[in-house]
Formats: sequence, structure tokens, C-alpha cells
Amino acid sequence: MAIHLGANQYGKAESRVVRIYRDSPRHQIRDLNVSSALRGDFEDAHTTGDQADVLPTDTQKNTAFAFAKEKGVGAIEDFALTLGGHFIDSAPAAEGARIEVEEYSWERIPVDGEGHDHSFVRAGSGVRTTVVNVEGRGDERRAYVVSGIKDLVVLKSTGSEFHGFLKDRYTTLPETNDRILATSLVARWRYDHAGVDWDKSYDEIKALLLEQFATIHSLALQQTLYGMGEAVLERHPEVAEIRFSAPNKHHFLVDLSPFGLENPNEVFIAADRPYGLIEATVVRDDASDAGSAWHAVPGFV
Ligand SMILES: O=c1[nH]c(=O)c2[nH]c(=O)[nH]c2[nH]1
Repeated sequence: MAIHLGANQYGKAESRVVRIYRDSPRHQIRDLNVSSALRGDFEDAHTTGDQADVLPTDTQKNTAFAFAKEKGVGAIEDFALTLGGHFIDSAPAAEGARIEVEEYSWERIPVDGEGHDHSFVRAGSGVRTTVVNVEGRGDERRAYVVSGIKDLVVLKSTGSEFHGFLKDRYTTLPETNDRILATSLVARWRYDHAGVDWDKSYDEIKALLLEQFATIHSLALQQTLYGMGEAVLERHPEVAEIRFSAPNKHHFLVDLSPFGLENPNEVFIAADRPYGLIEATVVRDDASDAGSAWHAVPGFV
């Protein structure tokens, strides 16, 4: 029986790197979740057990913490690009490095109208993400950056309709021209090139996604997502494509008639399961080649 090793990668997942900048009494905090994975010619590690080419996952983890001290944490995209390049240079058998970073943001706790110097409260509106793939050495080096946001929980209490859909003998869903629309959005956008002002781009895209969710009169979550993506591509030439994964967090009107009460869209039950799952990509016709940008990014069409 002929058997061979198929696709593989290895690394350290979810190192929780917390960096405090304490050069003055007014501290700053960066709170990251860093995952690294190397791919390349690691055949022997699997088939014979020879680990000569393997840069241990423990070393990969140590490097993330050491770089947080030595180089500091700038934009998560730059941190990931630096780590990825370093791993390829350190492990000759590596052909590609995939670095994923999530950032949890903290706000200063207000005390007497001022943000406190060293006490923070976790900010609740989404987790910033990046997935960076670095390949090749020297002049052959290429890097792909896919950044985004996840756990961005949004709801609109009107301005959402759903009707005109296909019906068959199993259809019971009533048509509606006024419903709650809610989701916990995951959006990931692929940058066309490096050298972007990552923080500015992230802040603007996040604000734009929220503004579009608020102002698009929704005929379906699909149409809302497409409109949000279109707005990002129109206003951000640095973005080649954007992908969404959005659970439709259903809110069902409660029947209060047994209690002699009317319920004109005022009391709902928030169902957690099942949920519709709407996924879509919005892409420029002339988008650059995606290369390995989406390598091992789960949960997207
Ligand atoms: O926005 C929606 N899109 C759907 O495809 C769908 N299907 C469904 O039952 N409700 C909804 N809502």
C-alpha cells in the first residue's frame, strides 16, 4: 500500500502575549493572541521521526514573547510580518510561515472624568485580527496580509425586511417588512500590498462597516453584507477583497396573546441556535492574485 505525507504545518497556537509599556506612570497595554505555523519540507519529522529541521513550537512561542520586548508591538500586521520573516530565516526547511494575531483592546477606566493611568476595562466592540503569510527568501520574499475583525456584535431594531423568498411545502417563515437584524460579524479583508498604514486602515474600515450596517435598509443579511463590502472596496483602494461570515442571530416575536397583550414588535426571544449562516466575498474585478493569502483561514467560502 503506497502512503505519503500530505499537506502539513506545525507551530504554536494561541500564545497570549501581554506587553505593558511602563516608561511613564501612564502605562499602555497591548494584549495579543499569537499563533505561528511553519510549512515546507518537514517530511522527515513525520515519516522517520528525525527532527533536525524542526524549529520547536516552544522556540516559536519564546520568539513571540522576546520580540514583544526587543522590538515592541506596533501594528499587529507589522508584528506578524516580522515574526514570519524571522521564522523563515531561522528554519531553512520552511517555505512558508503563517502568523495569526488577534488583539483584545482595553480602555482606561474613567476615574473623576479622566482615564486611569494603569487600570483598564476590556473594550467590547470586536477583536482585531490579522493572518500574515510570508514565503520565500531574499529577493523572492512575498508577504500576504489578511486583516479583519471578529465578534463584532451588532443589532438594528428596525430597517430590516425579509420577503419575496422561494416557498415550498416546508416553508413556514412569515414574510416581514419589519424585523430585528442582528449578527456577530467576522470580516476579513485582503490587502493588495504591504506598506499600508495598518492602524488607520483598520480604524476607518471598522467605522465604515458599522456605519453601513446602520444605514443600509436591509432586504436580507446577504444584501447588507454586499453593501458593506462594496463601501469598503470603493473607499479603500488598499483592499483587494473582503470576506464576511455572519450568523443571523434570529429574534422571534413572542406571542403574548394568551395574556391578552398585543406585541407590535416590542418583545422578542433571542434564539442562540440554530442560526442562519451567511458568508460572502466581495472582490474587485481587477484584484491582485491572492497567492497564499487565505492559506488555512477557516470559516470562509
Ligand atoms: O437575511 C436573511 N437571509 C436569509 O437567507 C434568510 N433565511 C431565513 O430563513 N431568514 C433569512 N434572513
